[in-house]
Amino acid sequence: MLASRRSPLARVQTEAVAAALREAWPGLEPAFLWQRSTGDRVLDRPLADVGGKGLFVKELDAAVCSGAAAAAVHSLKDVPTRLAPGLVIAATPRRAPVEDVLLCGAGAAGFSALPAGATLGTSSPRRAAQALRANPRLRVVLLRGNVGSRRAAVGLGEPGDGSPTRCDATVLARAGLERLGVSVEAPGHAVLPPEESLPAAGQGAVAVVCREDDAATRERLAPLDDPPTAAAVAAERALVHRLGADCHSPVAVLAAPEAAPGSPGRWRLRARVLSTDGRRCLAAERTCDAGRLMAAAEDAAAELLGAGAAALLAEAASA
Ligand SMILES: NCc1[nH]cc(CCC(=O)O)c1CC(=O)O
Repeated sequence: MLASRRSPLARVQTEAVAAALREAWPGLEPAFLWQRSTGDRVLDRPLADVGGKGLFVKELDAAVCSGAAAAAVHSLKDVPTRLAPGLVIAATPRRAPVEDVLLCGAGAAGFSALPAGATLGTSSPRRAAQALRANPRLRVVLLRGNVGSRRAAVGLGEPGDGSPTRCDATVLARAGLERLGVSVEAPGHAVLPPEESLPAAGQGAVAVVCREDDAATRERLAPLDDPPTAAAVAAERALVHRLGADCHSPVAVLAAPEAAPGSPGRWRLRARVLSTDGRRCLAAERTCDAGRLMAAAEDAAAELLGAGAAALLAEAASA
C-alpha cells in the first residue's frame, strides 16, 4: 500500500513510483491510500504559521508508522530534515529538473523584467527573498494552493475555481509543472537560472519513505533509488539541518554535477542564506567529487554560520 496526498502533483508522482515498482517487480500490483494533509486543508496562511514543519507529510508518515500503508510518496522538498522516528527514506528516484520557473501572464524573462510595484505571489521566504534581491521594487503577496490554482492566479492555464487571489507573477518548481504536463516553453513561463533563484533542498526529487525495520518493503523499494540523486539531496538536507533551518527558511541550496567539460565526476554545491527583504545574502560554494558532497555541505554550512547565517535565520523566523 502506497500512501499519497490527493493533489494532482502528488498523484502523478505516486503513479510514477507505482509504475517503477511494477517494472522492477513484475507481477506486483501496488495499492493506494489517498489522503488529505493539513497543508492541503489550510490555504489562507503561510505554512510556517499553520504549525510548522512537515504539514504535507505528517499524516502520510503516520499511516506508515501505524502500518496502514507500507510506504509514503512525498516531494522531498516537503520532507523535514528530521524524519519521524522509525522511518527512513528508502528510495529517491532520479531527480527531475531542479529550477524554479517564473510565471507571469503578461510575460517576464526574470525577476528584474517585472515592473516596479508588480505583485509576486508566493508563500516561500526563499523565493520571496531571492526575487527581492533581484528586484527590490516587487511587492510580495501571500499565494498558496496547488500548481493549477497558482497558475490561474497569474492568468495562465485553466481559469481558477473562484480563487480570489490575483497577482502579476508567481514562482513554481519546474519539476512540478513538467510532471503535470505544463511546458516551460509556453508563453508566460521563464526558467530561472540558479544564479537568480537557487532552488530549495531536495527540489525536483521524490522520496519514498517506509519503516526502518520493514526489510521486505525496503528491498522492494531499493531498485527505485538513484544513488547520485540520493547523495545530492542528502548533502543539501544536511546543510539545511546544520544551519538549524527548515523548508520555511530563506535558505537555498543545490548540489549538481558540474557541466563544465573536462571535469568528469565533479560536483558543485551552492548555498545561500538571505534576509527576508533580500538585501543581505550570504553565499557559499564548493566543488568536489561525488564522494565528498556531504563533507562539502558541512563545510559550506560552517562557512555560512561563521558569516552570520544564524542571526539572519533568527531574524527571518521572527518576522
Ligand atoms: N511546497 C510545495 C511543493 N513541493 C514540491 C513542489 C514541486 C515539485 C518538486 O519540487 O519536487 C511544490 C510546488 C512548487 O514549489 O512549485
